[in-house]
Amino acid sequence: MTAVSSDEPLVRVENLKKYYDAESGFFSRLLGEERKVKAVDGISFEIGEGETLGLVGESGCGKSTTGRTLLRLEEATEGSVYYRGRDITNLDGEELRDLRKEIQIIFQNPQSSLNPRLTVNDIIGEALDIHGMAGADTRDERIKELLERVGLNASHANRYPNEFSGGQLQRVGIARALAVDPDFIVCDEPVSALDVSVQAQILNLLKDLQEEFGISYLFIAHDLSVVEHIADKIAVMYLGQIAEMGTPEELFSPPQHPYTEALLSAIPEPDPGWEAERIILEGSVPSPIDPPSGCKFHTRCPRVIPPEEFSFPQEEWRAVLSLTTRIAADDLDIEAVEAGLDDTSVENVASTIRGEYGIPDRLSDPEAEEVLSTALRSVIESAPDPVETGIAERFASPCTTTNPELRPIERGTAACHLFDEAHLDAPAAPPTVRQRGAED
Ligand SMILES: Nc1ncnc2c1ncn2[C@@H]1O[C@H](COP(=O)(O)OP(=O)(O)OP(=O)(O)O)[C@@H](O)[C@H]1O
Repeated sequence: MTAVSSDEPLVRVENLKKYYDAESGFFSRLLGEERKVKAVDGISFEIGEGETLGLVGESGCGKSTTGRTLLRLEEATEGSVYYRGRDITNLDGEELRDLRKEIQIIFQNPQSSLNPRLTVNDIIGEALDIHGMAGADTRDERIKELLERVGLNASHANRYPNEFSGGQLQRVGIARALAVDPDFIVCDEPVSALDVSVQAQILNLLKDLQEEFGISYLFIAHDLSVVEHIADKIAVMYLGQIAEMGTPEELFSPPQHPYTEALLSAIPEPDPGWEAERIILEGSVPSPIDPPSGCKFHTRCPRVIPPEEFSFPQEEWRAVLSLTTRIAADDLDIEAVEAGLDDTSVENVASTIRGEYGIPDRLSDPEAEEVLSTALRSVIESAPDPVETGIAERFASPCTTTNPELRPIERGTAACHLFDEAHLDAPAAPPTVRQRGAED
């Protein structure tokens, strides 16, 4: 193993992108359009020796793709991954094989990642053989040692995967990864499929192994509560980008980025006396094929910044923006609304739509009301033709127009316009959101 120079982290990822070809429909093929799934869209981070970076976010935000691209199981579309200071994105042949000895992966479902036809002896032995890590005389001894190190019995070597419980099988997966003496392991949701009591045991095992062997982890999880006790640093991902990154303390006490805040509020509080308000994010995660303009989180953000020109109470603005987005995308199905109504007058259709979005009959700002009602009227009267209402331009805010960069804030780093100088007085975190760390 080569030593890393003191100022170079073990792993350094720079502006990494991984785009997949999207399945294209007939019309896009006809028009020669190439649609891409932007699974990872320009992320950068570092992991030091013996350190754990937790990577969290909802399903589909690009966590596994990040892990797989780091391991070179996927080819990066753009950007670089430096391992011990060396760009590994273009390695091949012998060099790539050597790299695979240093970087390993543990999967969420050992049931599907371990060959059911091989005994544990063969599964771990295979890893040793590929990298020439043990001779015929030491092979069995090494396998026995590895099994015991991960808390299994040496006699388990002759069993098949279906003879183990989920937790035991994950231990086999860990033993296999450990067999080649790796310096870096990508743990891709290693405890998500396990019972809570078993989860803690596996997390403790991973921590112990890290202490003993100085291994670095990229620890992927969809649940913040899983990483908060194992990670030195946490990166919160949303739609292929990093929304916030910092130590658990920087991220949690109190939460800063509105997305982290929402994720954190979703963690069940063990103390029944604690009354934290759960932040429900509107709608589902948008498609990575056609992500929102500006900040990718703006379509669901509870603290999205209102346009300067108007005076909006936060809740009103959130509701108006959701409707604005639909109108601007020409995605409001007026016919469907009318089909459910006896009175299909413009006023009644408009009022029904406003009701569905939780928008009051009149906005507090008369000028904003004028913009909204004019746009709504125009959409309703000319439906189903696409209508250019100009509403998106009138209600533009930094969140809808500019993708924020991940940059240092008071604690850690965040990609959010709330931390721009001009918006520091925007609505703060609801006081009901707990300050993790302070009580823990
Ligand atoms: N081979 C592929 N071809 C096309 N799209 C893909 C491919 N692999 C992943 N994607 C898409 O890329 C996006 C990111 O997927 P990824 O599996 O990395 O997310 P994730 O955060 O790990 O989610 P999960 O927790 O559900 O695994 C998703 O929209 C997914 O559908």
